[in-house]
Amino acid sequence: MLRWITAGESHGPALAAVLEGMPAGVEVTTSDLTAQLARRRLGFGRSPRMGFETDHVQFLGGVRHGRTQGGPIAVQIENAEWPKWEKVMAADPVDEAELAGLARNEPLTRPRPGHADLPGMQKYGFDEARPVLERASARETASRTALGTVARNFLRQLLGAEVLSHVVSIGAADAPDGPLPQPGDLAAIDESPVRSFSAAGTEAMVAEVDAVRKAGDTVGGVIEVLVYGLPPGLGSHVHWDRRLDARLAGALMGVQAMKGVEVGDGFTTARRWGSQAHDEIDRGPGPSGVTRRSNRAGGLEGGITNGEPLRVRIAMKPISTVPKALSTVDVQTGEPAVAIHQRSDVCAVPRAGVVLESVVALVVADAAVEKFGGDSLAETRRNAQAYLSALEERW
Ligand SMILES: Cc1cc2nc3c(=O)[nH]c(=O)nc-3n(C[C@H](O)[C@H](O)[C@H](O)COP(=O)(O)O)c2cc1C
Ligand SMILES: C=C(O[C@@H]1CC(C(=O)O)=C[C@@H](OP(=O)(O)O)[C@H]1O)C(=O)O
Repeated sequence: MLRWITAGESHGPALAAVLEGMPAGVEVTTSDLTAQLARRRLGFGRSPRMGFETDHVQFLGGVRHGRTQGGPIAVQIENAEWPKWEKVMAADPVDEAELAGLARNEPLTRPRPGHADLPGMQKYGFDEARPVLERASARETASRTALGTVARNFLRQLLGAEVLSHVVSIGAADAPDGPLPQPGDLAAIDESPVRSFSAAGTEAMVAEVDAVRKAGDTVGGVIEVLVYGLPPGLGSHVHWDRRLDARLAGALMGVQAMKGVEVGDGFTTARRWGSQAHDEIDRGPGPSGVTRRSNRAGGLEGGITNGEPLRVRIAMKPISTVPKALSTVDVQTGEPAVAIHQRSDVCAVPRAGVVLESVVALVVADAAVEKFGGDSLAETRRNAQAYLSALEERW
């Protein structure tokens, strides 16, 4: 079983994250993590922080000379702005006089509709939103991106599997329907300012973000994550919490601002008749000697991978720090007020795709460890190969 846990505040000294259960022998380097973290900073509509944040990352344990050791993998990602926040975010008590007059320490009493500010204050008994937003912030997704890189390398080295994503819509701007991107297309997707695989989609989405920015507003969108190269048999139909579709949906909804997850054709399938909804089976190439005439199911049947590409779509809501003032109540005075505004993304859909890839990599890697077992990559690979050979022989 793989487990992952993250800690740290958006403006604290650093983020910390631990991945437990990864077999030994997986090749991974600091520069692999750095590269994924750099992808997460890109994208039209990103926040000013992404322009200067360096995401300086370091392994604190679990990796030696470029290979996992079988123990928990711990990473730390520094906050480039820590000196500016040192007093406001100090772990130990700070003299009140030192805090007085610091603009960054102004109490945030005008909660933003859509952010965690108000329910977080109510639940934890805070008078202002700082302690809530520090942890609710999607800064945390840098941690999951770093850990997801280890999972991504594991899947590639075990199965030759590749995880990628592309943006299919931002606000009302859709990429026109077209062929699915393949693993080799990821570099081209990353070059699009909105991480769209389609030139027409890129143009429309850039225009949408521009219009939104000029209007002092924010916007969300839809991202599709794909995994190529998975064998049939990851996940299970036998119990609700072993279904891979359920595990993916839970983990993806666990990413800040994600409000819907669709497996395969999802909601469109609900409008189709059965004969048009399912993927007919044929003899043909494939790990078990069968193939599908379509992939509307998104590579999952009964919560189990079926050998077709895994395909999930995720809906991200608009950023809740809206420059155009939204109405709220000042919790200090009880009076109507406008919500706090601070530097923020206008549209984080393109860079969220990198986070979602990482989360999918973690969940699928967990299912692969569960299916094949093994304490070292070599052992896990032997087990996977034996399973695949048995599938071939049977069919
Ligand atoms: C990559 C990414 C970047 C984000 N950037 C911002 C941001 O700059 N400002 C903001 O208010 N919310 C941003 N969010 C969304 C908030 O973190 C999120 O809405 C908040 O934690 C409340 O959680 P909920 O939307 O899931 O209810 C971002 C989310 C992601 C995934
Ligand atoms: C810091 C990141 O994203 C942040 C997510 C975020 C939020 O409210 O979720 C608010 C902003 O934080 P800050 O106020 O520090 O600029 C974004 O920049 C990041 O992705 O690394």
